[in-house]
Amino acid sequence: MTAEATAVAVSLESVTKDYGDVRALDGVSWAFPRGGFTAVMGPSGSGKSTFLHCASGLDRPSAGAVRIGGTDIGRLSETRRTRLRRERIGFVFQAFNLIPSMDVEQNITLPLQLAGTKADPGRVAEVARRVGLADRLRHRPSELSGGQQQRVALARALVTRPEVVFADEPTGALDPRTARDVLRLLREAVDLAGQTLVLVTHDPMAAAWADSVLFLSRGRIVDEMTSPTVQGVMSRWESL
Ligand SMILES: Nc1ncnc2c1ncn2[C@@H]1O[C@H](COP(=O)(O)OP(=O)(O)OP(=O)(O)O)[C@@H](O)[C@H]1O
Repeated sequence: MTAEATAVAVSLESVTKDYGDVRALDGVSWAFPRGGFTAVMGPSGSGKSTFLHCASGLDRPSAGAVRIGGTDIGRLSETRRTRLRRERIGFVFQAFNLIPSMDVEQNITLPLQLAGTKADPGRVAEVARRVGLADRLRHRPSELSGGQQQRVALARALVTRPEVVFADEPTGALDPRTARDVLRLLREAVDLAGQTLVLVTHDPMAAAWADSVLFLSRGRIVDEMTSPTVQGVMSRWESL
């Protein structure tokens, strides 16, 4: 692998995604630096979710290439693409996607089970402690608050120490304090564990935790802001 490939966690090259005659992404190119925290913002319908789904290998672009850790995922079979996702990528979505019949510990360790790996009890305990759920491991999702459920989803995304974590509005449904806790944990995944984070958000406060913010409009990246501030992001957002 070249030095450039190892410094880049995920790259998109001229990625286009069409849904029928709707062009959701229009020739997007970007390289996400390894160990960086990037927020993606844009108006409703600008293509943020499509961008996240293509960059994470959940969906295939109509044209262009996506590389994760140097591997062109468009060239992988469905099975190998699924395996790469399980082994190297974590997902945190607003809708949590927790399994209602499983308790917190089972939900957290699900990615390990899917990958056929045994859960290291120490690691599970550490992740549960970090997200503040060490005393809730035997509870079902329905017995938890929305913020606690989101933290289970976060623990599940971090337990395998994935190289890249993709988060889609993970704080959208949370009160400001819980949202701050979740963002702090995501920031720590980058600063302490060197993971790469891509966060889609509408919230300038959330975006200000990132190293850089990408602004999408009509399926294109129209701007990047490094070292963002809440005020700076809000001003740029208003002019989109
Ligand atoms: N499965 C689909 N079938 C048809 N059109 C789609 C599909 N998914 C997305 N689109 C269209 O693609 C465009 C981009 O949608 P996308 O969901 O990526 O935007 P977004 O920026 O995430 O929006 P929001 O902030 O409202 O969630 C929109 O015009 C949307 O209607």
